Amino acid sequence: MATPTTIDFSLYLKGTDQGKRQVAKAFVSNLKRDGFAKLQNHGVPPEVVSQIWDWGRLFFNLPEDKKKEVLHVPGPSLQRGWSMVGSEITSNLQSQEKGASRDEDKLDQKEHFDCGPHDDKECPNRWPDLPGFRKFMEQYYGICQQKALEILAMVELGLEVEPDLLTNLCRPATSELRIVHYAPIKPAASVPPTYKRAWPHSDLGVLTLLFQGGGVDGLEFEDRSHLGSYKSVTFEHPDDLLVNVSDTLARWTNDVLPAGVHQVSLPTATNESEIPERFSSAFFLKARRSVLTAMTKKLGESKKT
Ligand SMILES: O=C(O)CCC(=O)C(=O)O
Ligand SMILES: [Fe+2]
Repeated sequence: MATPTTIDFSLYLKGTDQGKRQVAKAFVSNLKRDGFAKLQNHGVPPEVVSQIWDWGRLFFNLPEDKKKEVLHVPGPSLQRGWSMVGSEITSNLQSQEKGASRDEDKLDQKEHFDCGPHDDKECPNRWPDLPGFRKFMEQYYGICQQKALEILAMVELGLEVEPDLLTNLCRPATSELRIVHYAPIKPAASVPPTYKRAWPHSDLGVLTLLFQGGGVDGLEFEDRSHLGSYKSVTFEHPDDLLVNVSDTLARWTNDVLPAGVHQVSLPTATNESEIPERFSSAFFLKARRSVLTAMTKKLGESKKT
């Protein structure tokens, strides 16, 4: 059985009021259990999904000095442009939460490109010299923002809170869009058994929408009934959309919806000579910058002591 559970989003989009409610309840109950659920028939056109990987390949294959022209320097400012391997130490997010010390050895093996809304004056985007890339990313960002709000509206229905309670906190858009690349590794045998492409973490933001490129798996989510153990994310269709609860939504709901902890291990189908490269695309739906990420009164009261 594919994990986490897959839900047909078209049944929600086209459903009667009762049909919508049923799908929303099922979606929310999966988020409550796993922090994750997958959506098929989500309405992001397949040609858009396949173009992500074409553009990702073009960008990450640029010579390093070209990528450095849009280098994001690690620090407190929002991520814009290219982050090289080792820039984001996700293991620190977990260790800080659990009160453990930083572990500088646990570097994520990913490079990524990040952008925010096209009109962000506070933190402007940085575009490489790659004709067509900006246009595609701005269009893709718009599609993801709209899709993420539709999904959040389904969460509102599944939680039985008033419509727009949460979606209104995410307007106007301040979300972040990322394409991730993990380089191939040769020889495969050189990799130590403890190696991870990305260390366990939950995401910042409200919800994360994730596509996986080219069928190269490795993404795993924490089994909440056996904390510390992980299950593979398996996709029935290459374009299925993985959704996870991120830190802000967990906080707003007082952990009724728990943030989905995940990591990226090596892919299962690894031959002796090479571990294939991996691409993914993550859209981090964010709350408007002026919104407090404390519990929302309606939701925080509803559960969990
Ligand atoms: O590559 C993946 O599938 C996951 C990426 C991820 O978790 C992140 O960038 O936050
Ligand atoms: Fe993540």
